[in-house]
Parts: sequence; C-alpha cells; structure tokens
Amino acid sequence: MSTDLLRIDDLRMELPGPEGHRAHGPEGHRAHGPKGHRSVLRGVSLRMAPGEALGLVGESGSGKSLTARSVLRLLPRGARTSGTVHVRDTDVGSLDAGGLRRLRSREVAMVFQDPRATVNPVRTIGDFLGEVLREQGVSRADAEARASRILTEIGVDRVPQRLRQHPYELSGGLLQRVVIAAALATEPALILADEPTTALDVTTQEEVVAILDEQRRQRSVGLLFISHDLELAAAVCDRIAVMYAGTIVEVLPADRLHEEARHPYTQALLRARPGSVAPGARLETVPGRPQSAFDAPATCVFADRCPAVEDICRTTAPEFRVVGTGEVACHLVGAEALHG
Ligand SMILES: Nc1ncnc2c1ncn2[C@@H]1O[C@H](COP(=O)(O)OP(=O)(O)OP(=O)(O)O)[C@@H](O)[C@H]1O
Repeated sequence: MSTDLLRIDDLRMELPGPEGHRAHGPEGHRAHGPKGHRSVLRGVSLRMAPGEALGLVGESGSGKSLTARSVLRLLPRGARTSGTVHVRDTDVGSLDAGGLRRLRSREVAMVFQDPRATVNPVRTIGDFLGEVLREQGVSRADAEARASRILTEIGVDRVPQRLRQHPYELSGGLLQRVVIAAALATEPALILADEPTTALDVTTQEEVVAILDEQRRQRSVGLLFISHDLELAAAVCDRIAVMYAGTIVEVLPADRLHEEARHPYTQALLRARPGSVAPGARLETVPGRPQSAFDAPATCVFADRCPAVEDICRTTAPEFRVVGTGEVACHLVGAEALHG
C-alpha cells in the first residue's frame, strides 16, 4: 500500500508534430522523438502526500498542463507515453473506461484557467452544479440544497438567484468560484488547478486563490497548483516543483524558496518577478526564450540559457539529487560560482 496521494514516475510523452515545430540545432543534440513526433515530457517524476499542496511552476511550454492532464489521462490525440501515474494505489494507465470515469468524477477534480470553457453556456449554474452532484449519487431533491450550501461556503452572495443565472450573467471571478465549488462538491482527494486565476483581473485573482487555499486546507484536499508565478505558488503551496523543458529541475519547500533555491533557472525566475526589485529599477528577465522539451538540449535542459553553464552541462545530463531541504538537477550546485 502506497502512502502517496499522487506518484508520477519517469513520465515521458511525445506528440505528433510538424517538422516546423521540431528543434533547430544539430540532430541528436535535441530531444527529438521518433520520426514525426516531438518530445514534450522528458521524464517527470513527482510525489504528493495526502492533503499536500504542490506548486508546479515554469514558463509557457514547459509541460505543466500536460503533466496535470496525464493524472486524468486527458492526453492530446496521438500522444505516446511511458512511465506511470498512480493516484493512491490506482495505476491510472491501466484503468478501464469505468475506472477512468470514477477517477475523473470522484477522486480527482480539475480546475482550468478559463471558467467559461468549463461551464456549459446555455445551462444555468444550478443545472451545472446539480449535474456534478447527481454524478455523486445525490438525489435531484437534495442537489439544490447541497449546491446552495457549497456556494455559500465559498462566499458567493445571493445564492438562490445565482443558481438560476447563466454563465454570461456572472463575472469571470464569480464563475471560477462556481467551478471551484463544483470541484469541491465531488469531495475529491486531489484538485488539479491549472493556472486557475490567469484569466482574471488582479484583485479577483487574489480572492479566488484565497478561497481555493482556505477550502482545500479545511477539507484536507491535495492541491496540484500550476502557475508560471513562483511567488504566488509559494504563497499557497507546501512545496514547489520547478519545471523546465519537460522535466522537473528542482523541488523545494515553499517557505525556503528564497533561501534554498539552487537551480540557476529557479534563481532566474525569482529575479524576474516584479516584487524582486525596488520600484523604478530595471526588472531582469530570464535570459533567452522559453524552450519546450523538443528544443532543449538532451543533456542539461537549461544549458542553452544558463548564465553559469560549463562544459559538463553540454555533455552529461545532471542527476536529480537531494541537497539541503530540496532536490535539484544541476551539475554546478555546490560550486562557488553559483552562490558567490
Ligand atoms: N494538444 C496539443 N497538441 C500539440 N502540442 C501540444 C498540445 N498540448 C501541449 N502541446 C505542446 O506540448 C508542450 C508542453 O505544453 P504544456 O501545455 O504542457 O505547457 P505548459 O507549461 O502548461 O505551458 P502553458 O503555461 O503555456 O500552458 C508545448 O510545446 C506545447 O506546444
């Protein structure tokens, strides 16, 4: 019996893709898949304990969404995968259709970036929540009362009126609360939240993150929180996993982020945050452009952009090893150059 809530072991994924999407640079140096396929996940491994919140952070294209979707086996067409995903003791890869339905409707809930893409625009909010609840075996008669209670708990006002409204009548922030209410209503062990506030304005973002955080703590629900914002993830998560080009380069406790970030990419992300410099000072960006797995080197994935790169980074892939309270994949960690 595993004590992990989620365990991903060496998850690899290749997607069919036109040549134009594949790497430039010398053949064999980049992470190409078989002919006509490109590598998008290059061996992702991570673990989550029950009730834990893990932040999965990285730039666009690094593979955060595909990692989260793999937990529900929601894969793009033509995806080839290897490695395993376990939710508690369930091997997600070996589930039949019924098992997959149960996983998606009871064990694991997903909250996406854009609530308007999640909620059917022609149905009322009450219908949407009622459907979710009836899938849990709640009777039609009880569904409305349960839906009202959940909406009230997450701070939605004028609930009876809301239940009769359509998505277009609600603001983006309010609608995302409804989506979170639906996720909580399934009483899942794990919520996958994929950039849940990116489509919202800043004030609403804070409210929605606060609600997600408060509710998942109260209910001891595990949270995989995907974000490109390291500080935001650190504010709501117990640990942070930093992803670059289809692989995890560093995992560390959220409350030790500033003191213990060792990977040059994590350090660059920290420097690239608006709050990291005095007002008026120039904000640093991570040098170079974001890379997906298929256009990053097959050795150290960050070698092309790393300010401290050395020869070994271009010849050998670094091992993922425990350093301090975290784990990191970098040849240079421990070397004076990085910490000077
Ligand atoms: N359905 C798909 N079809 C083809 N390629 C895809 C698909 N989904 C993702 N990709 C590619 O896989 C790589 C990883 O994408 P993914 O969406 O997981 O990244 P991400 O880190 O979540 O980025 P973002 O923050 O932009 O969503 C990217 O190169 C992306 O273009």
